[in-house]
Amino acid sequence: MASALISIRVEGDKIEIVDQLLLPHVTRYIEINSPEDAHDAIKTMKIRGAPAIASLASLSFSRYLTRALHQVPLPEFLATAEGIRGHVYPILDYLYTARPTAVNLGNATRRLKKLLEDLIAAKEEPKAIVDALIAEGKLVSDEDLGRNKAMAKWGGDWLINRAQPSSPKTLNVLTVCNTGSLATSGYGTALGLITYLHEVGQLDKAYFTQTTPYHQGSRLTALELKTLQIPSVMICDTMVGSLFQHFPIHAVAVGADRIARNGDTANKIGTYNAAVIAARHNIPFIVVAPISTVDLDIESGEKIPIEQRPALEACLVRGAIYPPQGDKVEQAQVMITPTGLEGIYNPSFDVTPAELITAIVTEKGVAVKKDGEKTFDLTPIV
Ligand SMILES: CSC[C@H]1O[C@H](OP(=O)(O)O)[C@H](O)[C@@H]1O
Repeated sequence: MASALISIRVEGDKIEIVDQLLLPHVTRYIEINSPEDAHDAIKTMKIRGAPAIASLASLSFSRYLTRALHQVPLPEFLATAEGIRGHVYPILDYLYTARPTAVNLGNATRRLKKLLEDLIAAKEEPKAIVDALIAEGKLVSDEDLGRNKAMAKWGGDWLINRAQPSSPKTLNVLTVCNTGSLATSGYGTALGLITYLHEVGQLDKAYFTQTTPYHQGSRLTALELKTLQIPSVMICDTMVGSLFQHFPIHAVAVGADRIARNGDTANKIGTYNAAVIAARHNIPFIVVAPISTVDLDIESGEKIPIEQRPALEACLVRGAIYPPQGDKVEQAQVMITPTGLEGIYNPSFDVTPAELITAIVTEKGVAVKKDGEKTFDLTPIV
């Protein structure tokens, strides 16, 4: 199978990300030299995807501390545990302000703060504390690939067992947005499940929505599936109902940005639409996300903060001039609306009630609702 695209590249203490605003026509890696660079890249969506933004934030934090250890003279904050706490807390809090909905980012910063507090409580020396924080920041990214493959197998095997395909290469799965290697540190979440089905010879086609206005589907999922040589069909966001009426779709598999304790799930705008229509057609709706996406502090979906993206982003489309002039790719950003449009509603996410979700998959397994229940008990999978 062709090699997947890489969202974050780390060589020594050099961090680079592919600028996803330029994909699929231009692959340009940009250096991330500070937490400020990471914050900007996340906020402007040069990198996106709940796990990927948590990985980049954590890697940038580790790189910052690595560079501090090499400064001569050593920065004062490294002299005491309290100095380290006073210095790094604002950095972690700042990173978490980049985007509000994906809880992975918040879980990563809380995880690093908890490690710091545990080491202070254990009266560890400042150097040992910094070394541990550097290692943990890298681990947030390194552990992502393995858990994505675990989730893909859990969810893929669950779907195969439920669908009982009579012959190979018969399962059709719809996904929303982009949840592949560009949204994670490798293999993906919902797109990882689709990749697994392909790898075990059970997938017929991957269907995906364009996912406007950022076009994660048209630009990123299309590129990933083409790169992976997985048969796919793109549909406009408005075509989900027609697809279910006219084609045998065996499941909808989506990622998540935050899952509340009862299973209500925030994901890319348009996910709720697909869930309602899937329920109408008795098509299983599967959420695939790492445990770091579950927010047990939030009882239900009403409490999940929904990011409102800038209105202008709903008016613009990025792409390449077509037809190309020769073999030159010329990027363009096109305004599709009248200028100065007043009323624009542009939420980046919506919340799908647990009632409409058939299964939630994490790296620990698959949860389904008990008979007659409208919400999940996520205990077995967190
Ligand atoms: C595994 S990615 C999770 C999640 O992130 C995406 O949102 P965005 O592209 O705005 O970062 C989308 O909601 C994916 O499902």
